[in-house]
Amino acid sequence: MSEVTREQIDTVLQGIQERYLEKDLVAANMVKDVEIKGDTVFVHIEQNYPSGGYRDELADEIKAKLEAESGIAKAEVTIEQKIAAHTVQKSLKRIEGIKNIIAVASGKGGVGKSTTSVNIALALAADGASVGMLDADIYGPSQPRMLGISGQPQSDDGKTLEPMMNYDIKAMSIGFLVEEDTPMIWRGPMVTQALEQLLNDTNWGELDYLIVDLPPGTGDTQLTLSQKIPVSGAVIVTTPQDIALLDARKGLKMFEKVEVPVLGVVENMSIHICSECGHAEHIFGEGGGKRMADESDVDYLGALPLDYTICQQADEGRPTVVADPDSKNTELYKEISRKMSARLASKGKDYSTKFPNIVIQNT
Ligand SMILES: Nc1ncnc2c1ncn2[C@@H]1O[C@H](COP(=O)(O)OP(=O)(O)OP(=O)(O)O)[C@@H](O)[C@H]1O
Repeated sequence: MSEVTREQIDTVLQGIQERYLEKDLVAANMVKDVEIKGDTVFVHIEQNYPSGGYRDELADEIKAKLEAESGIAKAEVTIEQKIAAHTVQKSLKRIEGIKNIIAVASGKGGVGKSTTSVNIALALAADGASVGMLDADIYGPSQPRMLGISGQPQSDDGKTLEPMMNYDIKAMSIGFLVEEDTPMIWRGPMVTQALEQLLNDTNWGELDYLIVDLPPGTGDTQLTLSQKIPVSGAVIVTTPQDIALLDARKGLKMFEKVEVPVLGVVENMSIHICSECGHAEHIFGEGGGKRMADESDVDYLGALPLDYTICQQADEGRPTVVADPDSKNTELYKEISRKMSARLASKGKDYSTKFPNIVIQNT
C-alpha cells in the first residue's frame, strides 16, 4: 500500500462541514496539526466556540471519515476548545479578564429577553464556557429570581463586589443591592452610571462570555449603554407579532449606529403548543422573525415555543437548561447559543495584550 499523504488527509477534512460555523474544517481554519506516523494519522483540531456534546460527535465523524476515505488505517483526533476575545467598539477597551461581552436586547418589554438571556448563559456554561450574567434590566431586574439567587454580594475591600454565583454562572444585578421598586424612579444618567459601576466594580475574574441583559427598548438609556459597554456582539429577542418586529428593527438600527455586530435574532413564543393535545399553532403569525432577519441581513438564530414550562421553570429559579437538561427546549437554547457563539467566533479578534503601566518619575 502506498503511503498516505497530507494532501489526502486535507481532502477528507475539506469534505467535513462544521455544523455551527457552516464551513468545512479547512476553510474554518480549525486544523492545527496533522501528523502521519506509520499507519496512524494524528489530527489536532481547535474549536473556537463552546459546542458541548457536538465536540465528541465531530471527533467521531472526523475519525470515521479519515479511516474510511483517506486510505489510512487509523485516525486519532483531538479537539481543543479555545475561545478568543473579539473586538469591541473602536472608542472602547475590552475589560480585562472578560473575553467577550454579549448584549441581549429587545425592542419592547415582555418579549422574554431575560428568560432567553439566562437560558443562553446556562447553555454556554453547559457547553463548557465560563460565563457571567450582568442584569442591566435595571427597571425590572429579574435575574436574581431566575437564577435562584438571594442575599447581597460581599465586598472584601469596600470598593469592589464579589459576584453572586449559581449553576456555574457568576451574576451581578441591581436587584441584589436595592429594594425591588427603587430603580423605577431613576432617570437615564443614573441608570447608565449605576450599570457602568456594576460592570466595572464586580470582580468577574476570567470569563469567556459575559451576557448583559439590557433594559427593554431602544431609547436613550439603551443607546448610551451600547455606546459605553465594550461589547463584542448583540442578540435581539423578539416575538412574532408585527409590532414587536417593528420595535426589534429599531434595536438592529441602534446597534448598527454604535457599530456593534448583531449576531442574530431569536424569536420567542413563536408557536403555541397545546399542553393537552400537542397541537402546534402560530398564534402570533408565522415566519415573522425569520423574515425580519432575512430582510435586515442578520442571522436567524432560532425560535422558542410559547411553552408554560419555560415560564414556570424560570419563575421557580431553575431555568429550562438546568431544570430539564435533556428536553427539546434545552436543545433549542443550545442550538441558539452555539450559533450565536460561532457567529461571534467568525468576527475580528482582539489581539491587544496587557501593557504594563508606564510610570514616569522625576528624579
Ligand atoms: N417561551 C416562553 N414561553 C412561555 N413563557 C415565556 C417564554 N419566554 C418568557 N416567558 C415568560 O414571559 C414573561 C416575560 O418574560 P421575561 O421577563 O423574560 O421578558 P422580558 O422581555 O425580559 O421582560 P421585561 O421587559 O420586563 O424585562 C415571564 O413570565 C416569562 O417566564
